[in-house]
Amino acid sequence: MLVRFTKMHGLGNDFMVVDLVTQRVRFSEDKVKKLADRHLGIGFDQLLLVEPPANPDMDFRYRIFNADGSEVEHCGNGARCFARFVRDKRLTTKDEIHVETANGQAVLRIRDHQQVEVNMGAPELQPANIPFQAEQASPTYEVEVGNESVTLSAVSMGNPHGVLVVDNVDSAPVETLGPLLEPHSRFPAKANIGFMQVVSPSEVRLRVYERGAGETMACGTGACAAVVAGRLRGLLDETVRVNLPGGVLKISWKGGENDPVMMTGPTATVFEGQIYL
Ligand SMILES: N[C@H](CCC[C@H](N)C(=O)O)C(=O)O
Repeated sequence: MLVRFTKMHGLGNDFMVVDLVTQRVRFSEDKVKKLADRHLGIGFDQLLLVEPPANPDMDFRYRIFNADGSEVEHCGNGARCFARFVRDKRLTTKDEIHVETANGQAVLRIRDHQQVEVNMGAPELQPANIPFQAEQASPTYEVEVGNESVTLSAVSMGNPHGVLVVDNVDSAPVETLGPLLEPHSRFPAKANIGFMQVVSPSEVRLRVYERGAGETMACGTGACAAVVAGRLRGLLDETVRVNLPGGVLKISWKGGENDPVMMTGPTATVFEGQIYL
């Protein structure tokens, strides 16, 4: 079957986006892995599927698969591209788009200059709901990894994140600690691991070793989790400029447990394609 797709990215975090409103295609875990391969397939960090909503109050269902084939709960950079995609494909004419995800909802607002603002919902800090193994919620936790103990924050933005504060992201042990912490037993569903350098209370630098994809050029939920972690530690203001290898996101969080994290950033469409599946 010939399937239409669009290749997009959010700050270099790249996606294959497929309209399953006007097309009907099944993606097995193995098929996702093959399509994600940057030599044998199309190549992407995540596959994003646009589906009709199960809940009639929503505009779309938003499904996300990592390059390793695993289906996950959220993708922030993907949410911005999702909004741009459904508008460009005339699947909606709305400027405010409500989507349901695997375990939550997000509100996507089209701004000008290809900028999209996403209400990412409130962060989840209760260990059992992240999930993270700990007796009680805390701004930081000590985790034994390899032959050392690291201090990290544990936050869910729908998907699990561990966030470490480092002196300099350029020399941070992303390649060594990322692969050890992503599958760590303290994170029963694995985790995305962020390495954050605090430049000032309103600016950070961030690298993320993503669950199921490895280090990416940007991670939207990772940027949200990093700002939440920094605020819990008393290091950051309400609105923060997050500098990722692929570019800049603006993240805001008032700090209340029910306050949503707001993310604003760019989207880009690279090419349209068709592939036999
Ligand atoms: N690797 C993530 C999903 C993609 C998140 C990231 N690309 C973003 O922009 O939030 C996970 O397994 O939870």
